[in-house]
Amino acid sequence: MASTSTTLTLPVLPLDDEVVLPGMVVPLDLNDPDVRAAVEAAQAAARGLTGKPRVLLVPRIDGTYAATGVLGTVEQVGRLADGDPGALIKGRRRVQIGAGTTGPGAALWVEGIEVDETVPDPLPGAVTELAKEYKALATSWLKKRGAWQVVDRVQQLADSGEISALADNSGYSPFLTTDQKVQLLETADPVERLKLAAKLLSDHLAEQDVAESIAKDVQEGVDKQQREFLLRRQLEAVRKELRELNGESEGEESDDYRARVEAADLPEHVREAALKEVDKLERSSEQSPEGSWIRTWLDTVLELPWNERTEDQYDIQGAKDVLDAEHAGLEDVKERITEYLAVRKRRADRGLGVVGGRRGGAVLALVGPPGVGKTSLGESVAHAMGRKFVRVALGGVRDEAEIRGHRRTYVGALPGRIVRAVKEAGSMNPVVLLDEIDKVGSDFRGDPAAALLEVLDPAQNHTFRDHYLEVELDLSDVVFLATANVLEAIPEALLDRMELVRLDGYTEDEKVVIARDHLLPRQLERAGLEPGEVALDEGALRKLAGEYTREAGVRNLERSVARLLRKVAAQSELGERELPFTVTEGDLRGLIGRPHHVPESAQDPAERRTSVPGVATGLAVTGAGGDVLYVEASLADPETGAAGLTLTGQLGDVMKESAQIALSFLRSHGAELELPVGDLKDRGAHIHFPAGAVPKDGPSAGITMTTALASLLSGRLVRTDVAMTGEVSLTGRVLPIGGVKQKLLAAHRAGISTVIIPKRNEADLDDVPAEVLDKLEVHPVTDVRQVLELALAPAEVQVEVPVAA
Ligand SMILES: Nc1ncnc2c1ncn2[C@@H]1O[C@H](COP(=O)(O)OP(=O)(O)OP(=O)(O)O)[C@@H](O)[C@H]1O
Repeated sequence: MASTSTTLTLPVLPLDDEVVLPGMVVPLDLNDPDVRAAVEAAQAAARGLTGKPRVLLVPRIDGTYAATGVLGTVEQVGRLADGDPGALIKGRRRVQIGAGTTGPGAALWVEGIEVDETVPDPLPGAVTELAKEYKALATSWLKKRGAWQVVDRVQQLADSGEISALADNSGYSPFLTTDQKVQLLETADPVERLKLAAKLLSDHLAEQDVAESIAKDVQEGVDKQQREFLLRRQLEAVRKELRELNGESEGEESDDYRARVEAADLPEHVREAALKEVDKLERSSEQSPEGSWIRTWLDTVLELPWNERTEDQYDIQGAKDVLDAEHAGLEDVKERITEYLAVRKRRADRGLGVVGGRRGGAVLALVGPPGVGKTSLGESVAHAMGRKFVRVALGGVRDEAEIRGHRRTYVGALPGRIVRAVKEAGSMNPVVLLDEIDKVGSDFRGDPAAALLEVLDPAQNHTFRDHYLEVELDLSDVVFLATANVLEAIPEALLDRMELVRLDGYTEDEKVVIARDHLLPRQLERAGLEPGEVALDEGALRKLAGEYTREAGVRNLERSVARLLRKVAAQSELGERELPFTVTEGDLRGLIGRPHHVPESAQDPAERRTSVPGVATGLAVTGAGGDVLYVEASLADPETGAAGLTLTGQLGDVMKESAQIALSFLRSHGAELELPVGDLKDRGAHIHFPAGAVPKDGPSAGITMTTALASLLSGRLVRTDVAMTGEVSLTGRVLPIGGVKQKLLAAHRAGISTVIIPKRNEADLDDVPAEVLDKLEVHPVTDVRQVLELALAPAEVQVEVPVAA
């Protein structure tokens, strides 16, 4: 153990913000007056003595001297690398600084005591371990920096157990702060000092690890971005080449969706959604299916008229004039539409918005048979309001996605029909006609009616969400109209939202006017004829409506007119006909052949369907409007035929029950009616409704079936000119039915002169056009006995009862 009491007197060499530890060799600049003074003083003191001049190296941090210094020997004086005069000084041992004293030269002299730095011998195991650990840390760090010489020295010191020198060697570490170096200097105990050095080094290494991994991540990120950027540039170049190869000019159907989205006038929520998709698109590859979905989606979004709306330009008188100009007749219907428009307009003018909240009334539904002008009335409403018109055909729609769109993940996904309609209209406030709303069905693919309900509901439709579009669409400014053939087939919930307007069909007189004023001018133009070049006189029009067609509407009438005009146009081209030409009743047969619908009463009596007992004429309402239908009854052969009741002609349950009732009534009341009902007991009855392909239902054929059976049993014919409608009860009462107007129009069309209806339907006669009532003898009845009295021909024309095979 060395003594610690050696007192030294040395010139101070201040190190400004620097620390030299024992073992380090440092070059110092002699131009620095402090350095020069200290070195010169040391030299002066050493003169005449053996040994190198000695100085005390003391760190001066921010002007304050440290408490410990290092005894340094001046190894050499000469020129430094930069040519300045300098001295090489080597640190030797720690010295505890004591009091100031005097000595030669300008230097500051102090007394100091050498610090005891002895290490235990032999080293305790823990210290050896510490040395090893330090060696490992230092080696890994030094190797990373390529400081091989230092590595050697560290290993040598560690292996030889010189832990004091080992710890001081860390004074070279560039990562240590001056404070940390001072700490090392002032830690006299070598073991503690080595611990400190090891800690500082491992902290530094850990810090460096983190820094490195961050740097690596950053670098990788930069690399990826650069790569992506480069690849994109290449891709663009390739695309451009391809476009040029294909002869497309640049910018044509520009692929730059970002620019298109930014330039488009989109509502904020749509723009955001669109830009998100653009981001995705830019990240996806050209060929990926996702890319093409996104492009289709973006095209759809960009094509929608987000901020387009037409200005409503109508006053009620003007609207009424438009409706009148485009449709003949239909006074009550046009009146209803005018009222609807008036209410809408008043509400709009007062800023109340659409007829909101109130159930029903929001949507006008036009209900009636085909060809009565429902669709074209819808179009007129759009004209009258000055709005765009689109028709959405709902016939046969069973999939909810048809209305609301397919989700985009679905292959070949499309927006629903509502979105497509708005797109087609090119404005956010068109008139949308939901055509054939009674023909939407529902199955496992969801319920389109439920989706429609949402579309029509003013409380919900300002935020309509199409599955494909995914962004909200405001439908609250759209005027929805609906059409249907059969009221009963409209889903209940939808019906609840609608204000019904019925169109029951036209009388012959009305058809004549429509044909003359609307159908003929339009068809003349289609046939390339000048107005007035071909005319149809009233007789011809009447015959066309009455005998060539038999329908509630005017669709076939329009076709017949078209056919006629084509014939005349062809004849005139062939030089066979001089124009102008007026077609008369007599010309029809030569031009378009024989009529198909000669009234029953105009047929040869033997040809009539009612020329045998057991056939009665009924009146019904079908999807095509009112119609006459014939009910046939026969008795089965007692030998071979089955007993009971056989029904054919696609009858619904209600109708079957009605047949049972007719039969039961006759069985129990036959005797009092003087009918040979005995036959009914042992022979089966068969009732058939011709036109078997058309499903039929409803109770209103009750009295017709009863009449047919009664005719069969009695052998009395049913009068050809009589048609009937009415439900029958078990006691023979005649109960009311629906569709009186349509049925009477049909009877009139078919040339019937006498109609039997239930007494309780008498009020419905008010709806029937006077010209039809004038031509018909209508008998309101309460009891089926009255029906039989009116309908059955006198007994003298009795014939033999036919027997079904
Ligand atoms: N009152 C009318 N005045 C003038 N033209 C009419 C009138 N009623 C119908 N038409 C014409 O008859 C044709 C058939 O009408 P439209 O197609 O509107 O019938 P619809 O009732 O909608 O039939 P569907 O139920 O089959 O769709 C149209 O060309 C229409 O312009």
